Amino acid sequence: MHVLVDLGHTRQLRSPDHELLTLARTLAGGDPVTVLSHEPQPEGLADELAGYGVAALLVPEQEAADLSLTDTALLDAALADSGATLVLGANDADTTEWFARLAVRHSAAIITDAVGVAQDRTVTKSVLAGGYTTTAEPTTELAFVTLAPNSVQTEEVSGGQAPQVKPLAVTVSGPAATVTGTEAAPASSRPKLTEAKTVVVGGRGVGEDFSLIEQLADELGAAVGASRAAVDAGWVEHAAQVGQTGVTVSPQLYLCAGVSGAIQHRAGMQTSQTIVAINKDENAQIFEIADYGVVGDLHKVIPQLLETVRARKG
Ligand SMILES: Cc1cc2nc3c(=O)[nH]c(=O)nc-3n(C[C@H](O)[C@H](O)[C@H](O)COP(=O)(O)OP(=O)(O)OC[C@H]3O[C@@H](n4cnc5c(N)ncnc54)[C@H](O)[C@@H]3O)c2cc1C
Repeated sequence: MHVLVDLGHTRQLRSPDHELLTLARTLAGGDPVTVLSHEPQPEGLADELAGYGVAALLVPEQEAADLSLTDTALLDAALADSGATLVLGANDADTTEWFARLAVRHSAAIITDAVGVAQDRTVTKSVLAGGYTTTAEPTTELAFVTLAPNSVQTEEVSGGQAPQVKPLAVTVSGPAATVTGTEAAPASSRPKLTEAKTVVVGGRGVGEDFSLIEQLADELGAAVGASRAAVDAGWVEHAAQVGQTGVTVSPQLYLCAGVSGAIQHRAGMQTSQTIVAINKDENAQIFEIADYGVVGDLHKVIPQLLETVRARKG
């Protein structure tokens, strides 16, 4: 099977990219894997791809001075160039939009938020707020699949050849808009909430001061999340909300404190691999799905946890 991996605007491989490449290599079964970068000069990326069985790294021939070169046009050109039948990408808003547009254009199947893809292109995904796991098989020759973070066990790659970098010439119809200025979003040293391997979440029980949650997250190299009650109270920004009307996370470790475990919250976290809950109410719903539970006041439990983590780290 010929697989095309769309890495979007990645300049340096991140954890979700390694997952996509590991999956692509497995599915390709020795056939060439093609990778598309939307960055014209992704320095060092070709070397990072060595070992993943990537035959070619496609890049735009030049940076567009305006918005005429759309990400969709670029991906369409990469599709034509590679002849891929399966296109894999990250399950983020941008990639999902590009894939959806091209799926319509090519009358192809699209499955988003997958947690696994088998050799016969059967895709596994969790639906209805994590209540069911389903499998779906594309019936079209071409299929687009976005992969949820933390779905694939990445493999260390060593050796192997860096792929050939191939500039893609894309014909565009003229500027749809012109960029008049750009401003980088403020960078955070914490991992991205949806991609983090460890997430520390605080609920209403934490109170206005979220510093304990933040300290614990920083000690564990984790992202900070929150329940809607904490977000609605204005203690945490909305981007941190986990749940039905927030983001869905599926980390290796989900640690929450002062969260009751309402169904709408669980919808966004119940596929986490290991769930640890701290709550002073032993009947809190969160304990129904927790792998480990601590019944106690979080303002006493978290400082002890911090002390232990710091002592272990030396
Ligand atoms: C349409 C809709 C969409 C929604 N979407 C979301 C969503 O996306 N995400 C979401 O989270 N919610 C969502 N909600 C809200 C949801 O129903 C709950 O109200 C919310 O999740 C409760 O947040 P909480 O667990 O922080 O607060 P609470 O339910 O008030 O729970 C607080 C918990 O903290 C414990 N506690 C208190 N003090 C301490 C202490 N000192 N130490 C330890 N434990 C303590 C309490 O025992 C309690 O269990 C949605 C609701 C609706 C109707």
